Amino acid sequence: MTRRTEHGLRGLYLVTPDEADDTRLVAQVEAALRGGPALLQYRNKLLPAERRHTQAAAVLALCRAAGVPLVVNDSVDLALAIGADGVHLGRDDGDPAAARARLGTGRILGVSCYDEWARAEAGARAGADYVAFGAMFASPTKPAAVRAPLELLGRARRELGVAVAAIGGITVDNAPQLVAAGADLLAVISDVFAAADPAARATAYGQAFRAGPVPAARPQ
Ligand SMILES: Cc1ncc(COP(=O)(O)OP(=O)(O)O)c(N)n1
Ligand SMILES: Cc1nc(C(=O)O)sc1CCOP(=O)(O)O
Ligand SMILES: [Mg+2]
Repeated sequence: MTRRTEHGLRGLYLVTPDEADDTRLVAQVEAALRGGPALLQYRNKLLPAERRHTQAAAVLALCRAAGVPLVVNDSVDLALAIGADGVHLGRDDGDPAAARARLGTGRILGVSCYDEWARAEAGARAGADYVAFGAMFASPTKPAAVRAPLELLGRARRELGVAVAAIGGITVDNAPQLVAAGADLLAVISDVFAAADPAARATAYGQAFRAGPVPAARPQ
């Protein structure tokens, strides 16, 4: 299997909260970007498409200024319309292979796998750059999310030629065990965006990656 490593997908993966106020969203993202994430996802499950377009374009400008790639949740159309760097798709968000065909090879494609190994294999085959497992812990954002076993992270790292993301209830305190188990990306909403100082909180995740094991050789 060809390994897709060109995006350097390792580190904190910030995911935006459901914020309806554009000014507040910009301030929150601007602050969190100062913490040096590897990647940022624009996600809003409440606003209509037109408002999401406006917010995503504003977040893209911030990401460009910070040199951080932007992934758009759920919608290839929106990602392409604003010129984002990629898209994240879950089970209700369309076919990953069709998304890859539309995105071309240069953009990032991420796929939700929940606690399902078969989804990760299929996602990697369809051309995903990363597969995401979760929820790893109880999530304040998605309290009803299925819980994924830690072991999936290591198995994906050993057997798939793509980056491995973990999501759901991640905090600075539990981050090191996820990195040790095999996560390349830690996708976080609440722990950073609900923090009193989002920049400091985001910065603190760097330690989990510095302390983690040197990435093992993976299949090419
Ligand atoms: C990195 C990452 N992993 C998982 C998800 C969840 O995607 P999905 O299951 O489609 O749920 P929604 O986010 O659309 O509510 C994600 N967004 N990002
Ligand atoms: C968007 C999302 N997807 C999940 C999954 O398990 O697939 S958990 C989740 C929410 C993550 O937010 P928080 O960092 O606040 O727990
Ligand atoms: Mg989705």
